Amino acid sequence: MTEVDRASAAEGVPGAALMERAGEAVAHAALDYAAEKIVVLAGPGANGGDGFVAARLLAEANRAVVVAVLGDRAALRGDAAQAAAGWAGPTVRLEDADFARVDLIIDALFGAGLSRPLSGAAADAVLAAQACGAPIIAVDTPSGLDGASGHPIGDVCMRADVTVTFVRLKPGHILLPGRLLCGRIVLADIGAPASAVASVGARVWLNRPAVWRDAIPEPSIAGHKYSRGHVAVWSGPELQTGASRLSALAALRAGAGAVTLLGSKAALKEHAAHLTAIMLREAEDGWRSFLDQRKVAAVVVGPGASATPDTRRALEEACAGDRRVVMDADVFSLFAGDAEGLGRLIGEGEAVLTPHEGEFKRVFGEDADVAPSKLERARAAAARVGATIVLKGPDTVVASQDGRATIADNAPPHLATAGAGDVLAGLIAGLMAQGAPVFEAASAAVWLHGEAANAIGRGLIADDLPGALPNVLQSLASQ
Ligand SMILES: NC(=O)C1=CN([C@@H]2O[C@H](COP(=O)(O)OP(=O)(O)OC[C@H]3O[C@@H](n4cnc5c(N)ncnc54)[C@H](O)[C@@H]3O)[C@@H](O)[C@H]2O)[C@@H](O)CC1
Ligand SMILES: Nc1ncnc2c1ncn2[C@@H]1O[C@H](COP(=O)(O)OP(=O)(O)O)[C@@H](O)[C@H]1O
Ligand SMILES: [K+]
Repeated sequence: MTEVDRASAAEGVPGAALMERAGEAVAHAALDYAAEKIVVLAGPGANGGDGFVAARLLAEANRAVVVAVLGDRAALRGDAAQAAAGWAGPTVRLEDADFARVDLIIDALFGAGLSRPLSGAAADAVLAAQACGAPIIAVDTPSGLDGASGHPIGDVCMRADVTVTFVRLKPGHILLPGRLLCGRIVLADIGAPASAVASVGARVWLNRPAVWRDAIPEPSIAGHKYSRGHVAVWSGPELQTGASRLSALAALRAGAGAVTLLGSKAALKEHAAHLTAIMLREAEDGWRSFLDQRKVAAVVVGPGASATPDTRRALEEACAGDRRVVMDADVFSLFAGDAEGLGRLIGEGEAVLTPHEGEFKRVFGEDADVAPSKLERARAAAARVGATIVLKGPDTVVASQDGRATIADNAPPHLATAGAGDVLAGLIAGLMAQGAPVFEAASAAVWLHGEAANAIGRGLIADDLPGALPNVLQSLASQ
């Protein structure tokens, strides 16, 4: 955002103009509340400046506004000093802020410039604001939240009802727990020129169809089933076949022209009792020749597979040809603590890894847990193994080894159900087999998976997900 600020100024939109519009957006959100008495908490930087602008506009709209300032008002610099100069109403020290009978609080303490944990008067004010029960509108980010990681920077952090942010969402608005601390998010256009925004070359996007839809191929009228892509799924052993079956069904629903499950005869008999459109093939002497001869474009290995030598061999065979490979579940047990080994196996091939947090730690180590954010952990892991990483959860991150990433916010909590991850692995393979580039295929699959869960609603079980895809795909096509 600092770069956007600079580029905007170079294009003739000065910081003061951006700040005026930012304050306007905050005041606009505040006017949604029937609030008479409003306290604006103003910090020492531009976030506080936005607060002073909002205070002026709200006073002009006949609200009773008090600005409570952290530190010395005379110490404000630049645009913030100018904004403060435009405020002629009541001002108190932050320590003296009175939260009794206040109807609304505007948190303009810290935004993008937060550099250390809240302490002293700032921390006390956040706790008192929180305790008084009035609704809270945060300017840019709830104070105390790191907008890059989505984690509070210390022990004290505001929890807002509404967060008004500017120009673009920041990762911390979408990643947890940040999303929960922001409340409803309002993204305001404050007049930064599109070229100024584009000039910073952001490589992280909220996961929406606009990011990937042009990369997902439409079936050709002149095509046939094999030109739509053939997916192979490595079956789990007897009495562990459900997970791979879910992957196979999802791959077919995603639009792969053909899907084959490969496994032992006993396992295939179980599949045969459930499946019709999906082909079954006994993997007697490995499956390399089948993959080569039948031009399999994408392979899923891991769901229900067990961490056995057979699964390792299947994975090696999958990686040996010019195929795209989705690795899930038990692959991460096979490579526990051995990210380098996994990276060597992937080599120059195209692979997608779909770990949840536990599996991620298993492969990439415990220290991958905290530092520095889910987004950066996924990006670092992607670069380390040379693959696309889908780090799952309520804020699934898809990270490519080239640094691009998407963050999803559309999955409902009831998607956290056994087998949902197996469906996702198959969806990714189904899209990749049709020729979608790996990063876009993985991002699209994550979004479609979330939308399918939304379409089903409560009571969802993983078996329902493949069947919900046609409606989701159809409405995407007609958007
Ligand atoms: N394009 C832009 O960049 C725009 C930015 N705007 C606002 O500018 C904000 C960023 O402004 P700044 O960079 O001035 O940063 P902030 O206003 O977030 O805070 C910076 C100041 O706080 C101090 N500080 C940091 N952590 C502290 C702590 N824990 N305790 C006490 N002091 C602490 C810093 O030393 C610095 O003086 C954004 O969040 C947004 O609200 C808007 O005015 C609109 C345009
Ligand atoms: N709280 C949550 N809200 C939304 N989606 C979630 C949540 N927790 C997990 N998920 C999603 O549910 C799926 C679970 O996958 P996974 O953990 O691999 O389970 P399984 O191995 O049983 O299939 C993933 O797509 C994940 O992103
Ligand atoms: K703030």
